[in-house]
Order: sequence, then C-alpha cells, then structure tokens
Amino acid sequence: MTKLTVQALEWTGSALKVLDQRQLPDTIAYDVYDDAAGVHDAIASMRVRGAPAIGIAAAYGVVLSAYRHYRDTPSQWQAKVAADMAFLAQSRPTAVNLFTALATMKTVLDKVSEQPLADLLACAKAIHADDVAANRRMGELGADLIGHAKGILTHCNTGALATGGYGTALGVIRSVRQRQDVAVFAGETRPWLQGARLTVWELAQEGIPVTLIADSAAAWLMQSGAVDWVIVGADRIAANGDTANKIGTYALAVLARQHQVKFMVVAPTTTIDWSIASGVAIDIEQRHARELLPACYHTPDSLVTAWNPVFDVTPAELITALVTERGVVMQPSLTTMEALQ
Ligand SMILES: CSC[C@@H](O)[C@@H](O)C(=O)COP(=O)(O)O
Repeated sequence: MTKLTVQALEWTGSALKVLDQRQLPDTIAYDVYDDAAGVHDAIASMRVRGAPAIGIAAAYGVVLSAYRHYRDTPSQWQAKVAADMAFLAQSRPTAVNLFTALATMKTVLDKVSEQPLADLLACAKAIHADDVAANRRMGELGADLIGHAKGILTHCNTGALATGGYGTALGVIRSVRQRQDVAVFAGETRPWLQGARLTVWELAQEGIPVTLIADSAAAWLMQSGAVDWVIVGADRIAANGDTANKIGTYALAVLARQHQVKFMVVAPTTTIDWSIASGVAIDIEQRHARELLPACYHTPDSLVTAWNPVFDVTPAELITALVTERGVVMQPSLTTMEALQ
C-alpha cells in the first residue's frame, strides 16, 4: 500500500490541523482550529479545498463545536451545535460533500447517547477513513478501466490535498503509475492555479513526473495525440450524471469529444446529489472579482470588473465513464446511474 505523504487535514486529539493550501507550493504552513467558526473560515478562504476535504473538515468542525458548547453551555449545547452546523453549511455552496457530511453528523447529534462527544468524533473519523478507502478503491477501478495509456490530462487538484488522502482523479493516476509508465499532464487551472500550485507539487512529492500546461494549450495537446484520457474529479453530480467540477472542466470535455479522447470523472458516492435530476439545479459558486483581477482594478471606481464562476457543469453525455467506490458507470445517465443507488 502506498504511504500518504501529503495530508491536508489532521485531527490532533483536541483540534483540527489544516495545511494552508493558499501558500503552497512556496510555503508549508499549518493552522490549528479549535472551533467551528475557524473551520468555516478555513473552508471559505480555501485554506482547505476540494469537495471531500471540505466535507471532512466540516465534520471535525461539528466535533469542535460540540466539545466547546457541551463544556460551556451544557443545558443548550445541541441547539448551539445545530447553529454552528448551519454556519458551516454557508462556507461554500457547490461541493455537496459538505452537506452530506453535515447531514451525517446531524443524525449522530440527534441520537440520545451517554457519550455524545465520543460518538460525534467517531463519526467524523469514519467519514475521513471512508473517504480514504473510497479513493483507494476508485484508484484501482479507474486503473483497470484505463488498461494501457500513453498520456493522461487532469484538471484542478484532486489528490490527497483535496480529499481524506490519496485522491480521486489523482488517485487513479497514482494507481495507473504503479502499474505502468504514463505521461501525466496537468492544466494550470486558472484563476486559483490548483493545477500549477498544488497538483504538480503533490505529484512531485509522490515521485511522479508531470508536465504542466496552460489551460489554453489543452486543445493543441489533444490534437497532438499525446493523451488518451482526461481524468477529473467532481464537486456535485446530479442523478443523471451531469457533473459540476472546477471551471474549465466543461471545456475539456468538449475538446475531448472533438479529439476522440476519453473523459473520466472520478468521485465517491458522497459527491452524488440524488435529490437533483440534472445539473441545472447545481448552485455554482461565484467568487470575488478580486481573485481574478489585477490589483490595479481593485478600486470602487474601476471600469474593469470580472466574472468569476469557479465551477461549471459538464453534461453527462460528454462523460465516457464515472468511477465511484461502488463501481464504474459507463456513459452515465438517469438509467445507468441507478446501479450506484
Ligand atoms: C477530489 S476533488 C474534486 C473537486 O473538488 C476538484 O476538482 C475541485 O473542483 C476543487 O475546487 P476548489 O475550488 O479547489 O475547492
């Protein structure tokens, strides 16, 4: 079994230690949180990011909330934790793992127990461990599906940094690399540069060679014949397989279809939102124009603004395969996705 060298989140026993991904790869710095408000801020500010990692962080945020309120206001601690959960749910809108994890923690909070704090911690740890197990399973299933490949292009960061450990799309790439040599290409992923700052760093930590490309080079790379698969993660998948992921994913799916390159989405079933029939219902996060605009335009009277949606939705019909820990669905649709329920 491959060791996990990079870890985004660590439970210290009394607090949550978070690797600050805003500072990578130049600086490796950690923040330690002991309350839910801090965890909300860590998610909203993208110190921790990536759909599964956001869900896991929120689960530990609920544990921290329970520790605090059980100690400070024992008569109303559950109501205060519920309020903190509502606040955590507002940290980011698109990744459904956040809401799935909070709903799971709520079932434990609502249970009558003689050891509620221990139960909540056990649940958060299980959410974390289940995600790592799902990643490893998806890694093997994805590698089986690929068989032999000469090149893979990935987008955003979907590795240990974005999950409980190992990774979704990057987990498949790690598993493929254990079996064969394959060229790995990573798109920069503008504007936040998850590819250029995080993915290439993470792969280098794992000893996996990688070639960085500008996002705008993807069409030309595919035209050259260097890649057989595009492999990406997901933030929310509708019941029909429509997939929200980092902005630019949809463009890659269109380009892949044009160039007969196969397109794989890798995500645990915690990323599937069975309550929505199609991707139209997915709330797409818009982040601040400042994250895109040069500093000289950060003035109230500036004539230059920015449109900064940070996710897009890839229609299911452009997806060759959806890989989950429960199995692989070829050509996802309302009908084929039923096998995962
Ligand atoms: C396993 S990660 C899958 C997705 O969460 C990932 O591709 C992505 O879009 C992350 O977006 P981010 O804005 O960095 O949180």
